[in-house]
Amino acid sequence: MASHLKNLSDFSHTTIPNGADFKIAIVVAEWNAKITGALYQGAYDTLIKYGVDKKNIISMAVPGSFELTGAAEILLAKKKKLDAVICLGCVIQGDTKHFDFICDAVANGITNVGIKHSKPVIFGVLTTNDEQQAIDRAGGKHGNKGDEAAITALKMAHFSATI
Ligand SMILES: Nc1c(NC[C@H](O)[C@H](O)[C@H](O)CO)[nH]c(=O)[nH]c1=O
Ligand SMILES: CC(=O)[C@@H](O)COP(=O)(O)O
Repeated sequence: MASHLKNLSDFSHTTIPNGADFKIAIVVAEWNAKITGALYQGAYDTLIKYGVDKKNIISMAVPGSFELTGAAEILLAKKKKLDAVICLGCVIQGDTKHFDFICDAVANGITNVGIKHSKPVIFGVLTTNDEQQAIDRAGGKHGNKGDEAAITALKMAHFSATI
């Protein structure tokens, strides 16, 4: 379902696992910081809302979305107790094909890191045509993809812990 047909922050229709036992990292890209800061706040607040202790939330910043993959790999390689890694970024189409390369690299990279470590690595990266679309999905009229990423992390951490 397209984001404009749903609210990225509305989870009233689903059961959210309690996060009291989970340790979760949030990696946030600094490019488009106004947007990614809103994504981060949404993700952080959502984890707290559903019981994750603030001492069990590890927050890290990287220069851009392209670096999210490497940060997830480093975190999972060095911190064995992580239950999930949330990757947050905002890639906005510019005048060149750079957008395509970053989006493909991050999507594929994050997927591969999660598979390598058998850990949930959540793709909380906005890939938009313009800044307004990003604003709309970072606490605007379509909700906050940071909220969605945090809920996904809780559900996947629960999935991983119960199978
Ligand atoms: N244009 C955007 C970037 N570009 C920077 C790259 O992510 C990367 O940091 C650089 O290529 C050095 O490796 N990053 C975003 O997150 N969003 C953009 O719109
Ligand atoms: C996604 C990007 O890297 C992009 O914002 C950079 O802009 P440009 O393609 O005009 O160099």
